[in-house]
Amino acid sequence: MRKTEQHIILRTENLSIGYKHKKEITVIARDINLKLPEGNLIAVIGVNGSGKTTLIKTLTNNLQKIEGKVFIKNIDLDELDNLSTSKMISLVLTNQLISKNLTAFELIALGRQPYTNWLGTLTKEDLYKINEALELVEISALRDRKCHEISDGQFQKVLIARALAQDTPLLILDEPTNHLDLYHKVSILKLLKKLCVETHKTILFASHELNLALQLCDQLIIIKDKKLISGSPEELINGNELTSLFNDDLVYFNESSKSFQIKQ
Ligand SMILES: Nc1ncnc2c1ncn2[C@@H]1O[C@H](COP(=O)(O)OP(=O)(O)OP(=O)(O)O)[C@@H](O)[C@H]1O
Repeated sequence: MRKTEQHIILRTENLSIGYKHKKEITVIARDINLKLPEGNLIAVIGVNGSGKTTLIKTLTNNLQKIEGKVFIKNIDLDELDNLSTSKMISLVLTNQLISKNLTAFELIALGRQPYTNWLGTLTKEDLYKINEALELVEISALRDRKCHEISDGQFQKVLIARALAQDTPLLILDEPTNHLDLYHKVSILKLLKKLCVETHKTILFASHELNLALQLCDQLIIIKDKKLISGSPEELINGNELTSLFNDDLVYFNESSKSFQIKQ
């Protein structure tokens, strides 16, 4: 299918991201013109400190942009209040302080907050969405377990289920595979890919898992030297965009295996 305008879930126009302290402005990246199509799995990659978290915070309105525009489904993010934004974008932060004393079900139910009344009473629709999320992430068996009784990988799945219960067209995750072993990293990223295919949601995640992202993602966004470059893995490989990601004294991009390798 052609990626026409109506299938773009999020786009930015000449966006600059960074930090304002009093009158001092630190620009982390500028001239950002992104288009995130429906149903795509997209990784944001870049070396430590390049600006992945800054981008995620800006796109989710948790950090004020320096310049430019962000549109969600063609609506200017500046025109959306917090409640409307939370019906459009769900955010999963790995290091967020969340009470692990909650059961998996209770934590996932928090994803329904934009829809419930102030008492948090769950309607039939809320219960349906929570159970659907448990099933999609394949953690129905963990439903009544306390979050402090489950593994890091299982907890990550609970956080993803909470984001699914929030019922938004766009999910954004900051380093969802942190602290997981290789098998569980692959398991989480394959789960994200499955969710894109089965639910047509767009999922954007920041990651250091370059070799996995190259194998699984529809698009990569590279942050380098205050600029963003995006494209499919093939487009970026063919355009030689990956070869200069790191200083080449330790790691290099091997064109034939299409992966990063240690320099011997
Ligand atoms: N609150 C802040 N005020 C000023 N500068 C900040 C602030 N938070 C982060 N920075 C700076 O912004 C830059 C980008 O940081 P960011 O956390 O977005 O990078 P990152 O790519 O997510 O890094 P990592 O891979 O290490 O998580 C860094 O130079 C960082 O020091």
